[in-house]
Amino acid sequence: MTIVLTPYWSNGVQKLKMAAGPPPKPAHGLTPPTLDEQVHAVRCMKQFHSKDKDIEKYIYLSMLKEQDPHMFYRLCLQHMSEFTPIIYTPTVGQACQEYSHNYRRPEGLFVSHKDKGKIASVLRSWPKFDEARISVVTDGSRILGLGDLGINGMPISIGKLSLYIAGAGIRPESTIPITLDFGTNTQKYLDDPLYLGLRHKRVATEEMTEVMDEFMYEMSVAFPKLLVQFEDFSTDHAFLYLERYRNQYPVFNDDIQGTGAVVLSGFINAARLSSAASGRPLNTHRILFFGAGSAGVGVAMQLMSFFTLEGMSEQEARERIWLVDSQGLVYSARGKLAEHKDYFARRDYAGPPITDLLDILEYVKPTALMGLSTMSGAFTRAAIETMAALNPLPIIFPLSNPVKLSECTFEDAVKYTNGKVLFASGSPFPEINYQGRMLYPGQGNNMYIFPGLGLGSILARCSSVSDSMVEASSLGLANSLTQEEEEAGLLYPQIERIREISAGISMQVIRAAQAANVDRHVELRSMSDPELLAFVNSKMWNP
Ligand SMILES: NC(=O)C1=CN([C@@H]2O[C@H](COP(=O)(O)OP(=O)(O)OC[C@H]3O[C@@H](n4cnc5c(N)ncnc54)[C@H](OP(=O)(O)O)[C@@H]3O)[C@@H](O)[C@H]2O)C=CC1
Ligand SMILES: CC(=O)C(=O)O
Ligand SMILES: [Mg+2]
Repeated sequence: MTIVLTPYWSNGVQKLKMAAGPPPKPAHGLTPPTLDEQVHAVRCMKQFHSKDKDIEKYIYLSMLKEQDPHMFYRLCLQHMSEFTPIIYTPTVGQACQEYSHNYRRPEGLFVSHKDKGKIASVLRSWPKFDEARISVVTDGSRILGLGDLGINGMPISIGKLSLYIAGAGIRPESTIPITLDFGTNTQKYLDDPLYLGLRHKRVATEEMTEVMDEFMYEMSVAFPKLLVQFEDFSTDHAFLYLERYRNQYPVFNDDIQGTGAVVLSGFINAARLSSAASGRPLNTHRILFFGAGSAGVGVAMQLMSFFTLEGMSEQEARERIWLVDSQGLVYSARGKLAEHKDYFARRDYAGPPITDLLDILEYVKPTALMGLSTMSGAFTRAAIETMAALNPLPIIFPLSNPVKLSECTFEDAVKYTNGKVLFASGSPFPEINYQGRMLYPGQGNNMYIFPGLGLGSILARCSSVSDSMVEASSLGLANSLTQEEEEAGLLYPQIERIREISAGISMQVIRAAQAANVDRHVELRSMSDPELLAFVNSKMWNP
């Protein structure tokens, strides 16, 4: 079907095609006589491969998705590891940076602080509002590690929702990408005549919060079955709005909770391998977070909660964790700290600030080093070698996105640890043949979590997203490795299995929602696990 959307900043009327229902059969004569779907798939891949630059591939796939969503998602599922670096990180980062220049048509909703008092009517512009089940909402203030991109953040919402559709079979017409426009503090965009957003600095938190309150309330009225995923809000607002709304509406923050869940899962599998080599029990791990923003602290909280599940006291669990920010090691004697860092600030150190990563490594002696700092190349050869000297199998996860901001490359991590590293990065790296042995990097990216967490939350019709549901998604992922994947030393399953993985995660999430009493689809309670899994699979949309 064809629907009409008018973006709030424009007087023009644009058309947006939705991927509703089965593809319409074109009337006889409107397609070439021998257009065969299988052959057309080959043709589409040929056109895709003919593009030299990744951004051109991104644009090609965006157009394919608009014109022929069934073909787009079919190819997406068949070529998941080839498509994800294009429709998602790293290329989606460039697509965001260039959004105002490459813009062709509206694909989501824009809500600005100027809509205050009339947000309800803006939301009603969405054509299929009775279908809405999941929205990825960003304010563009911290897109990947690329900083404040303002309204240019829209492609991250679109990209994540494409992965919901491909990865968990969420129906395309039930997804709503939303970008909130509160201005931008990036002067380059304010000076750019093509910039599509409001041309002023970001409004103060107080004003933003008033708009957020109205927005969240009106979302729940307009779309009563909607789950909201907050994405790429700057760290202060990420924590503020998660806490403010999490008990009121079904909402989660992907950067705090999704990242926490995916990294915990990779850590569990890495710790298992490292224990097999060193005999080291879980409660002796020492985890150093290089970067203490929403992602770093989100992962630290998830690990904490897992350690307590494994029998450690809260104090013991907290002592396993060290944070580093732009001022060095985070410790309470350093002075006033941002609220989200304070809980993990070390109380056992009161000396002068330790700012150099090598000095911090010598002091902490970590078994695991997590990078969530946006500091490209921060894990130097010396830092990686120190990790290798400290551990038989060092756990090194450079998780910053996109790939150009990764704290180290897979190649360097392999080379400087003599192939011993247990590795996961936020963006994909190619596998390596190291001394005749194929080594595979893990991709510790929340894309493994949010499709299944989202689908489970939607099917359970949960009233809120509990910590236990997030935890369940993490454990579901950790336990999803096949024997073959385990034998190959993988920390995460192959992304080609995403549908199967998401189904398993969804089932665990539904069970956790039931245990937490936040499920409203209570009929699912009486199903056995095989019945529930079959139900989840039956609800997945297939291209
Ligand atoms: N793999 C995945 O699935 C995910 C990856 N990420 C990635 O994580 C990164 C961080 O995101 P987020 O936490 O929201 O961002 P923030 O900007 O809030 O956090 C960055 C952190 O790094 C610290 N930092 C900056 N410079 C240095 C430095 N020179 N040395 C040490 N620490 C430094 C900052 O310190 P200070 O607090 O002092 O400013 C801050 O604590 C991004 O690149 C993002 O793409 C995010 C979510 C998911
Ligand atoms: C992956 C992701 O959510 C991020 O880098 O922000
Ligand atoms: Mg994010």
